[in-house]
Amino acid sequence: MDAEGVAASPAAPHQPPYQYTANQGYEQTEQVPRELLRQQNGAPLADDEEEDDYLEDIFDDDDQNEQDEEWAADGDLTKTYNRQRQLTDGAAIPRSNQQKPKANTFASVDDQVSALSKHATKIRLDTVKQDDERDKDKADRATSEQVLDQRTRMILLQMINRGAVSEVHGAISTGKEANVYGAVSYDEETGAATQRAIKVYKTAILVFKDRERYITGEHRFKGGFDKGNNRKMVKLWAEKEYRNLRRIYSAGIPCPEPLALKLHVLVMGFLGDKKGWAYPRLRDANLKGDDVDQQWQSLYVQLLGTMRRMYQVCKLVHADLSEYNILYHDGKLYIIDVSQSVEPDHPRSLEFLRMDIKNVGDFFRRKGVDTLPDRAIFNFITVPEGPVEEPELAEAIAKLYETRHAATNEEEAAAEEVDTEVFRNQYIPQTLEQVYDIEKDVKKLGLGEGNELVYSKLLADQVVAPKAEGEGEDEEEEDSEDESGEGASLGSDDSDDDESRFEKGRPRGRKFEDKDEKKQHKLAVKEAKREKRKEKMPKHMKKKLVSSTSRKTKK
Ligand SMILES: Nc1ncnc2c1ncn2[C@@H]1O[C@H](COP(=O)(O)OP(=O)(O)OP(=O)(O)O)[C@@H](O)[C@H]1O
Ligand SMILES: [Mg+2]
Repeated sequence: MDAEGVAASPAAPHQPPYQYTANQGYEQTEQVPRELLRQQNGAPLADDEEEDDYLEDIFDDDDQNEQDEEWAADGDLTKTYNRQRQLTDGAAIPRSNQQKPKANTFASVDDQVSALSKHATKIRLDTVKQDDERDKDKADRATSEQVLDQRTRMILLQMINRGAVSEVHGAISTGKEANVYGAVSYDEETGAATQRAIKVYKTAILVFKDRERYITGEHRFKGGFDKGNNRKMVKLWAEKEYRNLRRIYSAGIPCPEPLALKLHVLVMGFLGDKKGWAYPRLRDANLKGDDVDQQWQSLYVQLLGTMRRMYQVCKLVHADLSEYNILYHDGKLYIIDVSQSVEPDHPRSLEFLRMDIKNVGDFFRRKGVDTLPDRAIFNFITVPEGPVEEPELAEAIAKLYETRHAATNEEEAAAEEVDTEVFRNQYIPQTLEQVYDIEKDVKKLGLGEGNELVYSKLLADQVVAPKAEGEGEDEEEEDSEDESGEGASLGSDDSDDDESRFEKGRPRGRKFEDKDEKKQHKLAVKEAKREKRKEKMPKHMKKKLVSSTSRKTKK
């Protein structure tokens, strides 16, 4: 159905069943459509099970290959999203029965439901695997919260039917966004049991409220995020986690193997022992031996290597990396929980990376590790040149330790702390448009102060010696460059040295002005530049800066 059709339907002038109040979030208003009520409470209403598509999409054609192809296509999530958008655009609240199922669909759903019922006993959520060290409350919560809604139950039955898993057991973890269940898969011939983990995203409306920042700017979610439809929304999160896991797994980074995906349910490899006990989170890792300090140190180095590998090879920033989303076993760190991970071209990826670096540093410092400054790690992760494999990664980090400006006295240690603080608050330009004063930055490069630029290691080449004055360029060339599009928009029209360029916000520049204004402005700037040229920048450096940052804008 097209958007117009939806708008013209009697369902169109529907009032949202939620009202937003500052500091209180969304509150439910009186009339909530039943299908939404049901999603909210998890359990379906008993009397209208056959009424709409509550179960129908579970039986949609969901060939995994088809799904994979969809992922492989450039549009990936965008495609999925747009399709969904077409169905829901124009209606204030997407109604789950917009698309009336064809008459025989009911029969087929019924048939399939009854066919699956033979597996019902294989979902046994009574067994709760919870590590003793984890808090007891959580284990109790696991028992009470693991009641599955009917849709999820159906999906699990379907997965059993298809052999993705043989049995589903108790919750390993219950959280606000997702529950993770243990499962077992028996080999048909040998009967050997393999543990699996199943992550089930929750469809409650409030939980995903703060997730938008990961979506805005993510090209895989182009067009945003349909907050009106929880089911579709969590489906996208599960898909994103599945997809990110695939990338990370195929890069050889320790993480759960992604195995199957259906709507909001993700089956993955189990990180734990044969008895079904999950590996502890890094936070709860209990290192043993008389070289515990050394072990923490090398885990730290291992994790920095993984972060670089994730950035350079998988093109991902975890964006929620901490001791809670890393599992530990036998000297190895396993990365989990990657649904919110973003690609480097996400407008806030570097900010998320900086946050990840801070979390990791804070944790290891608490463990007594001599950590590297955030800025050094940021550069280590983002610089394109350099190793992406072990043991070279660890060697590169060892070099960072050797060459780092050793904080030998208190004063230097304090200076390093200040620098870290500055770095944490520094504005990070993500694209060419966001580099407000390129000439000033180029000048810094020329003076050997390039390392002060937060993005210095994202440049194509690192610090380049400035050419002798006037070498290899002339004024004409520089003028003509001003006429051209991209270079021009970054010209020195903002030559004032104030701190405002570090403020977040809309980039300033000529592209926001109208044509006449622009011409006038250009003349004035040219005049001013004539003066400024007395301290001319070496052009090759300017070019380098432009090309390296623009690599990130055009992709
Ligand atoms: N593949 C796995 N093998 C073993 N345990 C796992 C696996 N995946 C997740 N877990 C366990 O489940 C917990 C929660 O998983 P995860 O971090 O992916 O969920 P989450 O999105 O953080 O959920 P929430 O935020 O709702 O708590 C982990 O801390 C870990 O203990
Ligand atoms: Mg987590």
